[in-house]
Amino acid sequence: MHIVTANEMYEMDRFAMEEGGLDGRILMENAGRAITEKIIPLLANESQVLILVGAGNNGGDGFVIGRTLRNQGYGVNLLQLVSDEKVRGDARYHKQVFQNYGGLVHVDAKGEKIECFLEQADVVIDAIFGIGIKDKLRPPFDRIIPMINNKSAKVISVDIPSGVPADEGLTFQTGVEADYTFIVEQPKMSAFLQHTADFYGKWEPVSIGLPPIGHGKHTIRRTWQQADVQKTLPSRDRFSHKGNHGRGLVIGGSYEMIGSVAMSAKAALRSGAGLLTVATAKEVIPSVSSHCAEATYLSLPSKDGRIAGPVSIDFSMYDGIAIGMGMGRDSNAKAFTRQVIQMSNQQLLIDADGIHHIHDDLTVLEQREHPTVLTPHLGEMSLLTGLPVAQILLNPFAVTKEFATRYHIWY
Ligand SMILES: NC(=O)C1=CN([C@@H]2O[C@H](COP(=O)(O)OP(=O)(O)OC[C@H]3O[C@@H](n4cnc5c(N)ncnc54)[C@H](O)[C@@H]3O)[C@@H](O)[C@H]2O)[C@@H](O)CC1
Ligand SMILES: [K+]
Repeated sequence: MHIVTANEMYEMDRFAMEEGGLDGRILMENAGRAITEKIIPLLANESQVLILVGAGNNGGDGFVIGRTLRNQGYGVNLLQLVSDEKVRGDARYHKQVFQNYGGLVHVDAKGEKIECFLEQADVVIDAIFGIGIKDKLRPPFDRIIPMINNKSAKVISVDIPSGVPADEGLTFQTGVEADYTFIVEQPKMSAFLQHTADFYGKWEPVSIGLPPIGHGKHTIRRTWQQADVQKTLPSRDRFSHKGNHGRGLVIGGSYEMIGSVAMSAKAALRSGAGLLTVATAKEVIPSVSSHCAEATYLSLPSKDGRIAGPVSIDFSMYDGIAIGMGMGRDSNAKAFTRQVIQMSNQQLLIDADGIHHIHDDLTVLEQREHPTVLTPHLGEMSLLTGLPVAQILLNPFAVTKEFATRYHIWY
């Protein structure tokens, strides 16, 4: 799956229509039909369905859903929350087909009838706004959306919960709190943001016949799921041995903090490293080894149970290195960490205390010529960027991209 902005989604639509030659009305038909297929298993035979339709193409999807559900014998009420002349283009076409098939369109441009319709509904299909929402909600929608949220009916949103913007960086007034959202083609950024994700409820994308990502000027931002991880795991042939599957080095741990380095070592082995060495203070080795019998150990110069210096590791023995977990934040550990970052010519992951050791002088990152991965939590990202946590939460895609590009980090 990819993660798109509203503009990227519009560009995919435009490509399918203008360069692919697919009529927008067919895309709308496909969207409405695909979403109806997902809705039907959530309905009981006697469910009374209320479809709320707005002026744009999201409303157009609503008309297709209404017709398809009626065709299959479901009881459907359709409430159009804008006046007739506002329904235009492809949405108007599908409204006409809905009516030609015997569907009745109730018009409620002032939001005066909706309370009564909501009262009778078991299931509400939200096709009010899609990715075209802009600025502050105009009346009566600022009143209608909380009314939907106050009812106990099951709410299913089309593409995006109405009122919620697709993109990061935007605050908004209120949105439909959906139980389910069936997303057109690709999830939008807001499905992943802390302040918007909960509005979606459970979500799932549906395919409507757009070309695969990669055609035209499409985005490369994408999700990383279990199946993607599994694909990266190397296969083992019958005669392979530990020496054929990569040598990892985990550097971290201190007398007070052994858990994270032990878990990191186990994770490296679990994800396929053939040989793994944990480099840590000698006082820490007995505890870590009791959790991780498969690793070997390198005893580092230490002081008071913490890694000190100088660096005494032959990095050429390893393919990948992780540093920072549970190291502590004293000046010896800091000098040691910075040396490792400068001296190692391997792919390197920097975590936890390792991030604290570099945040005040990030030139060590710029100088590296080999892949570097950082795994900061929000507080650490704030430390690295100097931005408040709230600003990072509002714009996580932009902030991480900008930081990673500037300091040559993988993202
Ligand atoms: N070819 C396409 O572009 C397709 C689009 N599809 C659907 O179309 C949607 C996007 O359609 P549109 O671009 O028409 O946008 P929307 O359907 O999101 O609606 C835009 C409308 O909402 C109104 N509006 C915007 N902000 C408002 C505010 N703050 N207060 C009150 N009213 C406001 C505007 O009057 C505008 O008419 C997608 O989310 C998706 O559901 C699907 O039908 C598939 C094909
Ligand atoms: K919607």
